[in-house]
Amino acid sequence: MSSRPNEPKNEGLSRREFLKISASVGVGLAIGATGMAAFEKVIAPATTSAAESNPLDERIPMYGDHQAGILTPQQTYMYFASFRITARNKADVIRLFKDWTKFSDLSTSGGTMRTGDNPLLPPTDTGETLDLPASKLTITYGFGPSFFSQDGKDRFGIASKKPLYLKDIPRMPKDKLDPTMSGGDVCVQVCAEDQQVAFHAVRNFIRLSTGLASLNWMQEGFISGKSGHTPRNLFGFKDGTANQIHANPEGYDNVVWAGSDEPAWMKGGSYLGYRKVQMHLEVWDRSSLSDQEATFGRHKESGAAFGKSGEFDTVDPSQMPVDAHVRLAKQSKQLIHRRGYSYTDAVDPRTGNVNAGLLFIGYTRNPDEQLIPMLKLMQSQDKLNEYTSHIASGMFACPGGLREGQYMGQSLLES
Ligand SMILES: C=CC1=C(C)c2cc3[nH]c(cc4nc(cc5[nH]c(cc1n2)c(C)c5CCC(=O)O)C(CCC(=O)O)=C4C)c(C)c3C=C
Ligand SMILES: [Fe+2]
Repeated sequence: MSSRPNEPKNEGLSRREFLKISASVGVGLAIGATGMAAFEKVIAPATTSAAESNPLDERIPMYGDHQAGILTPQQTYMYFASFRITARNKADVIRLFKDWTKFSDLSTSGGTMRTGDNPLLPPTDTGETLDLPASKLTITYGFGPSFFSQDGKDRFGIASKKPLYLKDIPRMPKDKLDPTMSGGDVCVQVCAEDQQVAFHAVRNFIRLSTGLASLNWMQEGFISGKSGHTPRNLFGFKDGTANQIHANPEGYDNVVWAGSDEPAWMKGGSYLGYRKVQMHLEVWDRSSLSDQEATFGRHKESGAAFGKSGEFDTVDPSQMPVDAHVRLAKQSKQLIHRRGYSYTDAVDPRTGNVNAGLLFIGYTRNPDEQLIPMLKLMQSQDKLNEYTSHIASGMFACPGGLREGQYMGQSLLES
């Protein structure tokens, strides 16, 4: 199995190429049962000349052994959405996933649906990306435990295909979870270098789901930093450094990709563990630099582990306080492929504090071994708990990648 991330492409895209793409994915659906005109044609976005080459023109291929958006270097913006499937039968679920696939194929290629010729009908595409390039858009999806069975009922005849470790993350002692922002049947992680491109994708997923699924909740996140450098979280620390430990094909097989004992549709897939962690900025900002550094066991400016000088120097946990976040992660002897994003929400009118924090997203091959024991250890001992609260949670199984012509979820729904 190739474990290489889907590489970005940045060739210019002509209108003719778009029409070829639309033919290859069977674009041409007219009016869906929802009454929505869908994928008639596509319109190429404005392209730049080689002299004006722009990283926003880069496309991340949607097809491959693995879904894009897992090993893909993190884009600046993310939307993370959870859907409840309201369709009653498998045929309708398949229809939804086929529509989502066609849309994903077009939008990750930098195209849009035709806006529509009939002024008496709503335009087919919402239009806000008409002049925008692909912007490294990736759309990664996963299935929650309730997609397979709910209240003991095998909803779509796929309960026996549930992956080995898929279940809600068990409740942790310090959890303050909001059920309206947790879990769901299907999750979609949309990332792009342009926020409007990312939002356009989520918005059209919502639109295409009319009558078949409804949006449970949605979160938006961002990261910032020079390309190729580890971004800093809202506590000002480099966050994501340790991903480098497993950044090779063997590491990805050991840490990220599901094992061969899983149902066939999980080949090349992974488990996505999600935690919305509020970071109490006002408490943190009053703590000393040495307390802040002791919380992680790393230095703030350089990102180096205690006792070391470079960000990527090998960690020596014995140099860190026993309750340091990184020491506890090391104590669990597990690795997780993290792809977190910062978030900022509304101001709490009672305190005047901003609700801000981290949308923790961690990919693992076996959350029972990797994520859950680490979470338990951290919840009981982590100094970081003085400054954070876990307020939402979710676990989803992300299938392997698609071949051209396949639709999202096909290997599960037709196996
Ligand atoms: C159980 C999983 C984890 C949660 C939840 C989590 C929350 C969380 N983390 C930070 C900031 C940092 N985390 C760092 C390292 C790190 N964190 C986890 C796991 C969870 N973090 C792991 C597995 C690791 C790597 C440990 C290692 O092997 O070295 C770091 C250090 C730099 C880095 O490697 O990224 C920071 C900083 C916050 C702020 C947070 C919740 C708000
Ligand atoms: Fe962490």
